[in-house]
Amino acid sequence: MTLVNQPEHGASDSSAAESGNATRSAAPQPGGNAAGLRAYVRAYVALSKPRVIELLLITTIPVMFVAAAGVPPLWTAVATLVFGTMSAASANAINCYLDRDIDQEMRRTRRRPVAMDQVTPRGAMTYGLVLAAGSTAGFAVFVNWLSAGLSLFAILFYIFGYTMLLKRRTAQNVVWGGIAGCMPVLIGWSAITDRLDWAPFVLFLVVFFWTPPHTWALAMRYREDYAAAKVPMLPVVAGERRVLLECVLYSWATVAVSMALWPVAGTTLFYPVVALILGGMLLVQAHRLLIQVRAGATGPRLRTMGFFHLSNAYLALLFAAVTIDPLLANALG
Ligand code: HEM
Ligand SMILES: CC(C)=CCC/C(C)=C/CC/C(C)=C/COP(=O)(O)OP(=O)(O)O
Repeated sequence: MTLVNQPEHGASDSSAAESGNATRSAAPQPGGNAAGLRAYVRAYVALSKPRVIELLLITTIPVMFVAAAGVPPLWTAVATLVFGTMSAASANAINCYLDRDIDQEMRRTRRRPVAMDQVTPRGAMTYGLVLAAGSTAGFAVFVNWLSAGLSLFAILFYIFGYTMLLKRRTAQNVVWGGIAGCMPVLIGWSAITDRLDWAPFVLFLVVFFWTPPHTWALAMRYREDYAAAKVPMLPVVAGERRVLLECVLYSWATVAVSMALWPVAGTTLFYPVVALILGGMLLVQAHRLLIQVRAGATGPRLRTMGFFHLSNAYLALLFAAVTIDPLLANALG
């Protein structure tokens, strides 16, 4: 069974391959020379979309601290991160298999391992299925059945709900497809407590409302690509004013829900103060873009990629505050 095609050029860098800057890799069949093996591994790392997994894990770790009201049990935390990484990598690999046709049509994705023939479709699917089975079994055996079920649901929802059903059919694709990306929060909580409570659902809703502005800011930058690939992202089917107005509304919802964690989880004042500051920065930038577009700015003059990166930083720092708060509470007694 061929998993990797004989390539023509030098080894690719995993982050470059993921970001679309790679050249064809020199990945021979497994068991080839060391350089070829390295390129082979890099191709599969790129297939996993590691930069995306980073922030998915960053939203998983804090809820384990809140659930444990301090430092979570090390073994459970490590097992959750390992199997959570496998779970997200599985979803991303199968997404690359299913999207290999449109990935070839978009500048941003056309040099992804499957789109570039570095990894065969069968290799990507096999990799994804093995990781899906391994992560589900790993959660079940080493953590608990609830986290195993939630992890499997996240994979299945992202593959069937978002990638196969919603992505190519509706401009609401990322609104509802985003549910998959909210699941790491519930997985982290259930890994520690073996149950679900209101606190993780508050953070689930933070990620839910955060996702549309995150993806639409990027989609505004790559609007022509999505149009060429016939993916009806909102910036393809609606004007910039409508998109940025929705980004502002979803950002307000994100900030409002983020404040609910304070009473629901009984945090210290540290968390709401940080959430308010971060939320203010996110809203100022969202409103600034809306004001610019209403003043006639359009296309590259709109710094939507700046908002995209700010949205990632917002989520990472907000969840860092979620992690620190219970440690502060314990330290302050
Ligand atoms: C349906 C939901 C989502 C969609 C459609 C989406 C869309 C995207 C897209 C298209 C990219 C660019 C990928 C690339 O070019 O390699 C991206 C990057 C990224 N996404 Fe999302 N995303 C979603 C949810 C999430 C969630 C829930 C998180 C984390 C909690 C997240 C974190 C990231 C990160 C960290 C990156 C990489 C940013 C970078 O390269 O600097 N995404 N997202
Ligand atoms: C725990 C677990 C299984 C989580 C699954 C959720 C998950 C992998 C979310 C990733 C979100 C994401 C990058 C979506 C982009 O898909 P896309 O196809 O629109 O992006 P693309 O155009 O860059 O391929």
